[in-house]
Amino acid sequence: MSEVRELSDAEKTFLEPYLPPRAADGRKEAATHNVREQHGETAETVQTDGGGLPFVTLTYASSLDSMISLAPGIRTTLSGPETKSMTHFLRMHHDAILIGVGTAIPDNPGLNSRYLGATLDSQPRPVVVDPKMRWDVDSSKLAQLAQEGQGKAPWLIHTRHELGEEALRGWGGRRVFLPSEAAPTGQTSESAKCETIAWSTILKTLKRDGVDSVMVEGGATVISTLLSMPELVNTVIVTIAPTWLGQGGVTVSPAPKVQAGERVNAAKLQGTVWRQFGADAVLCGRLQV
Ligand SMILES: NC(=O)C1=CN([C@@H]2O[C@H](COP(=O)(O)OP(=O)(O)OC[C@H]3O[C@@H](n4cnc5c(N)ncnc54)[C@H](OP(=O)(O)O)[C@@H]3O)[C@@H](O)[C@H]2O)C=CC1
Ligand SMILES: Nc1nc(O)c(N)c(N[C@@H]2O[C@H](COP(=O)(O)O)[C@@H](O)[C@H]2O)n1
Repeated sequence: MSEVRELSDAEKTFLEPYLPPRAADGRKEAATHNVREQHGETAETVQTDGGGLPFVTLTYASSLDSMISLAPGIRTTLSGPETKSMTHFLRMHHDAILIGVGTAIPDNPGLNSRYLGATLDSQPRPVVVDPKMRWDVDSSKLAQLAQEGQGKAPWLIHTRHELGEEALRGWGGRRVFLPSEAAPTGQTSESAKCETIAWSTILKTLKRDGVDSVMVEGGATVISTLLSMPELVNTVIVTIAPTWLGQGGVTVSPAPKVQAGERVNAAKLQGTVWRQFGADAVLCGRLQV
């Protein structure tokens, strides 16, 4: 029996205002999205196609000490069965799921939707940001699921061009090569050789290639960075598990923010709603711009 159960109508109603909009033909669509009035909040319009951007959902499961895994490299289960089911429901409602290579290597995730009724067509496209080609995709679960027809073949985002833009071993994946941002002037050390791609470039490229909605699942570096970019993010859905992982874990926390020489809050959610799913709490909101 599948460990993923169907959400109740009340759970679906709770999540619905935070899902990507759908076109009338049922296709997942990014467009000017009217976020409805709910919970006393004023209706507002969130522009999701201005500048050719997809609808972006940030979602992850956190402990009470804001950690998402016990330690780097340790795959850690935080979501209970109810929030796990929610994740699979959310996956089915997005065109793509994006993770960083720091998650792909230790977690070897499936990134498909095991939600009832999910078809290959409704599966999200797995996207892994792996600038330096560190990940061995051929031996991954993503490759296996794609070969078995249980998920779409992944797209990998790189900065290096050693392999050329060929399909991945005939099972339909793609390598997408994007330019990295220039290192700050004068930096020549090894640590300065980061190959960071602008998030607007990554997201616009996905949109150009037909991805209208992206569920960003992690890990800590990716989520923490995007929390500081409210202009790129439409909704945030956080599962809060009733546990503390303890010091030494992997923490989600955006970079500190300074305004007029003073430290201010780094990111804030607005339009927040929360609901209990089993033992976990789920908090939804939008980043304050
Ligand atoms: N509880 C939860 O919901 C989740 C937990 N996790 C956990 O998170 C941890 C992983 O987090 P973390 O190590 O931070 O890894 P990430 O998955 O955030 O990947 C980070 C790496 O991705 C690449 N990357 C990220 N952004 C960019 C960019 N803009 N341009 C180019 N490359 C980029 C870099 O690769 P490079 O180093 O090659 O430059 C970077 O080091 C794991 O322990 C995993 O289990 C993950 C997802 C969900
Ligand atoms: N929502 C959520 N809750 C947790 O407790 C998690 N550990 C994660 N991790 C994310 O899900 C990926 C695993 O997916 P599969 O079950 O293998 O399809 C993992 O890589 C993280 O992105 N998420």
